[in-house]
Amino acid sequence: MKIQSVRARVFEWKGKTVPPQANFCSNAMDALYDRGDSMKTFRFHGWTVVEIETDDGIVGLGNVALAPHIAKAIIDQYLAPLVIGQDPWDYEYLWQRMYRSTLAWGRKGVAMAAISAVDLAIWDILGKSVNKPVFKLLGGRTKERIPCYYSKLYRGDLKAMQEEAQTFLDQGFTAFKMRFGYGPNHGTRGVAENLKSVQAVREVIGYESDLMLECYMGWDLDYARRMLPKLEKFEPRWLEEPVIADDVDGYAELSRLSAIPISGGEHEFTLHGFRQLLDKKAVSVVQYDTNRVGGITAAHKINALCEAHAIPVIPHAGQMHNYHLTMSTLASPMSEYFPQFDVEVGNELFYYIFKGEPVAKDGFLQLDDTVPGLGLTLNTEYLDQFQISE
Ligand SMILES: O=C(O)[C@H](O)[C@H](O)[C@@H](O)CO
Ligand SMILES: [Mg+2]
Repeated sequence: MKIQSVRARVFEWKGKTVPPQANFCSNAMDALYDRGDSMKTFRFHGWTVVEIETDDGIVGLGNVALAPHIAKAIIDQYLAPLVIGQDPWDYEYLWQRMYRSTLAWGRKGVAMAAISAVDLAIWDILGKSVNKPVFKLLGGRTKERIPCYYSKLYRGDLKAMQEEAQTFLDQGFTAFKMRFGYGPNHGTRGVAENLKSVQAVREVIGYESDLMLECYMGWDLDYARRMLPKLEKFEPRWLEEPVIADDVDGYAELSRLSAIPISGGEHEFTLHGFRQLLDKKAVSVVQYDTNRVGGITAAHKINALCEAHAIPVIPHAGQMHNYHLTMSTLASPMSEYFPQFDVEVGNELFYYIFKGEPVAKDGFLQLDDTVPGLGLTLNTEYLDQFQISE
């Protein structure tokens, strides 16, 4: 079997979107005085879809959400020529070819995201060629069902957050991730607002449910040092991305400082990036995203590294490419899960582009042992609401 063609298209959502709200989610842009709509650069309303076809007609689907037009250019100009004519079963060699040939400017960020998309499509082909789901090629079914946590609860009106939490508590979720809206630039009022929102959600879900707290790189080491003691009474399962991804030493200090587990990884890339995080004991939960980190070839290695370090892997964002990694290792106890909503931040956009995503039931997800590959097809229902560029 040989790779015959690589097609990368950018799907840009032109349909209805939830309008931006102030203090929706603390983020790295909050540090700037002219931040404006600070979440703007963190809304993923475009997605690159990669279709790789083999000489015997198998088509593999990959995807990347970071900088979709740039990712497409990298795939078209640099990666496609490296894999066309090659055997997809040589996936490790092909990964090294893509990684090493772009090392001068790649290694992290959109280059690795582009490599991830090609790698996902390759693994989709592998599964389809032997009529097995990808998780069966990685270690098989390690769970009867995948526990998942409800992820949304962006900062807004507290009553609305409580109603949202109640709705999904009633649907059987026993773990919830919420977002802070405030950080170092919002002063003592922001601290009070942050604590009020955690209190409000805890009042609804109680203490028999897990609560995860998302900072999305919107705090800094000093602010996190001050917030951690105030958060301990809420018994969070983890505090996520309190500092920017490059502040690995900051992560490590916070991990030493507090009993609250510190999580991160959705903005880290390759096995090498995670080796550094784990060697420095920077995080207690690893959250790579398989469509960023280097694809399934890289994520599978990171799962093994995390198993060796006894650090749980709970990949970012849910989505099928991550569910296969969670299903295939005991090192990954659960998945993140965004239900399908109107398009807001963009994690939900995945449902509008692809079909095949499992819907959570009673806080669990299920994968089908009989569906080959990643289990995704293109969703044709919303095509008229996308501008698609070849
Ligand atoms: O952990 C997450 O789900 C991500 O950080 C979100 O995608 C981002 O939108 C911030 O909530
Ligand atoms: Mg996050």
